Amino acid sequence: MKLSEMFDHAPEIEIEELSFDSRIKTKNSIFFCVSGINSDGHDFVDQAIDNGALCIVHSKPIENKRKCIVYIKVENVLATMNRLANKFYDYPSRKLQVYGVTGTNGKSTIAKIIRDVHSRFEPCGYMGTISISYGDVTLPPSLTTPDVLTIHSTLKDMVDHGMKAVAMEVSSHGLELGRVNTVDFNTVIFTNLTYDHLDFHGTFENYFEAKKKLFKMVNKNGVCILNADDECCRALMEVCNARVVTYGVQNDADYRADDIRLGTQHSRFKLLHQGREYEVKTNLIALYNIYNLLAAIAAMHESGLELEKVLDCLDTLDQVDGRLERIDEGQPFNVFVDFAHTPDGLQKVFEYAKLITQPQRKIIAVFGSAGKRDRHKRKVFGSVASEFCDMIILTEDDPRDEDPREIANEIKAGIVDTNNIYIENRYDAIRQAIEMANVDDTVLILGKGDETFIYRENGREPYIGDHRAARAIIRRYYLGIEEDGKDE
Ligand SMILES: CC(=O)N[C@H]1[C@@H](OP(=O)(O)OP(=O)(O)OC[C@H]2O[C@@H](n3ccc(=O)[nH]c3=O)[C@H](O)[C@@H]2O)O[C@H](CO)[C@@H](O)[C@@H]1O[C@H](C)C(=O)N[C@@H](C)C(=O)N[C@H](CCC(=O)O)C(=O)O
Ligand SMILES: Nc1ncnc2c1ncn2[C@@H]1O[C@H](COP(=O)(O)OP(=O)(O)OP(=O)(O)O)[C@@H](O)[C@H]1O
Repeated sequence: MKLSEMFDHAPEIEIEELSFDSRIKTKNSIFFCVSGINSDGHDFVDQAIDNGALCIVHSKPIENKRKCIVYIKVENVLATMNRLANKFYDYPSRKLQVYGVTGTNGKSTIAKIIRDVHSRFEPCGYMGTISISYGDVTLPPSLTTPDVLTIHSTLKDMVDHGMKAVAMEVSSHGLELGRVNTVDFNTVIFTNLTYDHLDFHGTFENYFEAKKKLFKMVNKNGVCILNADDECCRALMEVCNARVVTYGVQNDADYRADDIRLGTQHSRFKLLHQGREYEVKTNLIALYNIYNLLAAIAAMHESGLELEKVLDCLDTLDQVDGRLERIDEGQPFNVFVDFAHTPDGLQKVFEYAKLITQPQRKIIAVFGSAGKRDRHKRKVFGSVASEFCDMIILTEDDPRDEDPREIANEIKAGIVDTNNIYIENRYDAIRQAIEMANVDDTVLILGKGDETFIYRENGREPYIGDHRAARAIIRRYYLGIEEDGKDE
């Protein structure tokens, strides 16, 4: 695209790439000087030029301008980058049915359900914490909601690969840092709002304000899907310009689940919608997943998919990796790997464990809390866990450059009257939990889900993954199957 097509009075230079990171080599690019939290793109203009930039878009004065480089001063670099990324990639979100999912917990699960079911009607991509995937492309994610340029270029690639829809997770960081400002969302979904990310947002009010932005962005032709059982529902309704549709279990809602029956392999419920009753069977388990399912059903039906056909897909959903993933190697007790890493997430998983574990059997939990992230939730984790568990094994969970033992001590401060031990190595902690378990007990391995890395002092280090660790340990200790030591 010519620079003159992007800016009035700009020369007719051909622009091949857009960039906001001076460290990355580019060819004939525009470099956007974005001011960040730790540094300022304006300080890296020379490096950006050396790495291939032909045009610099800036808001602050630039000294020592070079000949042959076009400098364009704008009021707001981030807004300009959002506008141009959309244009450069030919408005990809306008060519897709775009679902945006936000809220504290459940984003990945809902987005994955939508991708899975919508794909059975027409090609649908996914962008979120677990991966970026479309067609036969699967890319590892770096962020839940990537940067502006990655979002638009990826959406374009999805269009080029024949996708007709995309399910995107939209984090509060993504909203606050303006990563999705020019994405055209058709259907936005709110899961719930509980304590999280206050290290970044400062207050719960700020956190909610960030979430609200997504609902303000959808125009009258779109639809906002809200959780009628969440306290924030009413306040969100007030900011929506688009049609509002609700889902829930306790309160009156457009899509309501009644007569819920939860098992260890399947759940069943009656879906009440517009005076009709539909019997639903699903391979998702736990009450919070009924909420996730209702949100996904409402979103897809309100976006034009036939309700009965959507419901027909729900008993064969793909397992969302590391989200209440049942580890079944034939052992005589329950083992689940889950990504719970907020107080509410933990509480919901423990409630489910309580429901499926006979009163005289034990609930054993293995978890830690991330280093260099919100410290306040550590003690709360301890108190929530001690309410439900018979044994707590504290371990590392992305300690970064904090001492994992210190983190464990902060969790321990919240534990009341529940046996607990600290085993730093996560694999050994899982082994201990599995060796300790007896018939019909429930072992919960929480916090890292399907992740196969741990952030330690020197950055991201490979890790076997809780699911693989649990399977390997069960096979070795209960079934006597050795696996070449690959698991260690
Ligand atoms: C708090 C946060 O989100 N920070 C993001 C932010 O970083 P920042 O503001 O510190 O950026 P910066 O380092 O100051 O750089 C400013 C600008 O200078 C540029 N720069 C910088 C250095 C240089 O040498 N050259 C250069 O050009 C940078 O490319 C950038 O354009 O902008 C960066 C570029 O897009 C992001 O990589 C970075 O995400 C960091 C890595 C991160 O960990 N973010 C997490 C907390 C996050 O976003 N998480 C959410 C939620 C997840 C959840 O729900 O759990 C997510 O969506 O993933
Ligand atoms: N609707 C829900 N309500 C409460 N907790 C939930 C809900 N859905 C999922 N969880 C819990 O949150 C964990 C993470 O789920 P999921 O990955 O779907 O959420 P998320 O919002 O995408 O989180 P993140 O952005 O941090 O990845 C699950 O493993 C489960 O413990």
